[in-house]
Amino acid sequence: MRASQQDFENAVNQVKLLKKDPGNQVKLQLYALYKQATDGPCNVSKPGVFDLVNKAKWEAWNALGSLPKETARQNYVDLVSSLSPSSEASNQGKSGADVKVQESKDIVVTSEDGITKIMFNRPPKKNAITFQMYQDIILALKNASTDNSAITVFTGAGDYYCSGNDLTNFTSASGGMEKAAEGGAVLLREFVNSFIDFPKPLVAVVNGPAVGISVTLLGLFDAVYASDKATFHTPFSHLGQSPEACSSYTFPKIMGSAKATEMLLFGKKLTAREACAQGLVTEVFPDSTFKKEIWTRLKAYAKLPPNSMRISKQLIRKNEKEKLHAVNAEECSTLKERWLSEECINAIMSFLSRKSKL
Ligand SMILES: CCCCCCCCCCC/C=C/C(=O)SCCNC(=O)CCNC(=O)[C@H](O)C(C)(C)COP(=O)(O)OP(=O)(O)OC[C@H]1O[C@@H](n2cnc3c(N)ncnc32)[C@H](O)[C@@H]1OP(=O)(O)O
Repeated sequence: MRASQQDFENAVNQVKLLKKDPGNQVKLQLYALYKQATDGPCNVSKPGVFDLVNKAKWEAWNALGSLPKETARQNYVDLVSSLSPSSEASNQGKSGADVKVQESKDIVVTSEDGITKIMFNRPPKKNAITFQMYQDIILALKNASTDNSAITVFTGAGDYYCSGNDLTNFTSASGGMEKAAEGGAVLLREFVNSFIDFPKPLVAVVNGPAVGISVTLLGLFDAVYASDKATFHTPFSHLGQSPEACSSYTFPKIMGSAKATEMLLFGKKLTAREACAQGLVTEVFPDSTFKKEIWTRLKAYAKLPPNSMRISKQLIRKNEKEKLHAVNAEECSTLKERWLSEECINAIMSFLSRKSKL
């Protein structure tokens, strides 16, 4: 039986009464179907790259193409009925079996054995982080914070952990440089906030070289395990930039200001063993046994009582949260200025024209 206009209106009201947040993907789908059912195919222009929320909504609506209004109405009603209290209850009981929990090309999210794994998956570009990947990671962390896993793990596919910010982000942003820098700072702040506020144990499995923001973020992780093939490099001065991800605060705290200066100002690259000696890395493993040893260990950790781990992490983080947010805000506003500087623009152009490499 086709859904009537009354069924549709009832479903719209039912959504407002849902007890449990259905998650961003479902909310986007509901938005898209609602717009398609009421206004027809997407007829507005695409929001700018930095207008994250409206861009995601536009993309969801636009993806429905020329789906007829009646079909959209029916699909909306079906989707809402699948979110009714009875199905909400049955979803809560789901175990964390091996499932892919987020569809996205360059960030793969899976959940297994109480561990949510977020993997940089762009080996041909050494896992450099694009605008889309920043957004996918924000979403992945939001989902992982409420899923039924005990710990969340970041790792990289291929030979690199991650080569940091994709330097073509500087040329792909739409609008003028100032607008792009403003948007970049907003995105970066939200991205780093999602690490500062992440409530469960956050672990990095550093399988290979790490560069830039993938290194600075480690100061916000609870444990960092590295292969002896990993290196840690923050070439900010070479790029005419400045530190981010709270590293201007966490690095001096972790390793003392003299060692932090060598990394953050002079761009000294550390081996895994050096990074371990300086407290940035928890433990180093021979590459030949790294994966086997680390996943066995993490599976055992994931069996520990999750609430206890969460509460302990929050006790450790609580006293610093405000400070970390303030540092993040200041670093982003400094970077916004740096991105417009001649030093930075020259360095990026030099990399992109293949005149320089780290
Ligand atoms: C105004 C706009 C604002 C933008 C806002 C952005 C939002 C937040 C920004 C947060 C701040 C973050 C800062 C950082 O992360 S700084 C660190 C940036 N990373 C780098 O500088 C690394 C650059 N890459 C290299 O030096 C080398 O590629 C590397 C040493 C990593 C590997 O060298 P190798 O010789 O082994 O391999 P290739 O160079 O041949 O690399 C293979 C291909 O991958 C591409 N690649 C690698 N890294 C990057 C990168 N970071 N960005 C873009 N592309 C990258 C490389 O170009 C090769 O591509 P091709 O095969 O097509 O040539």
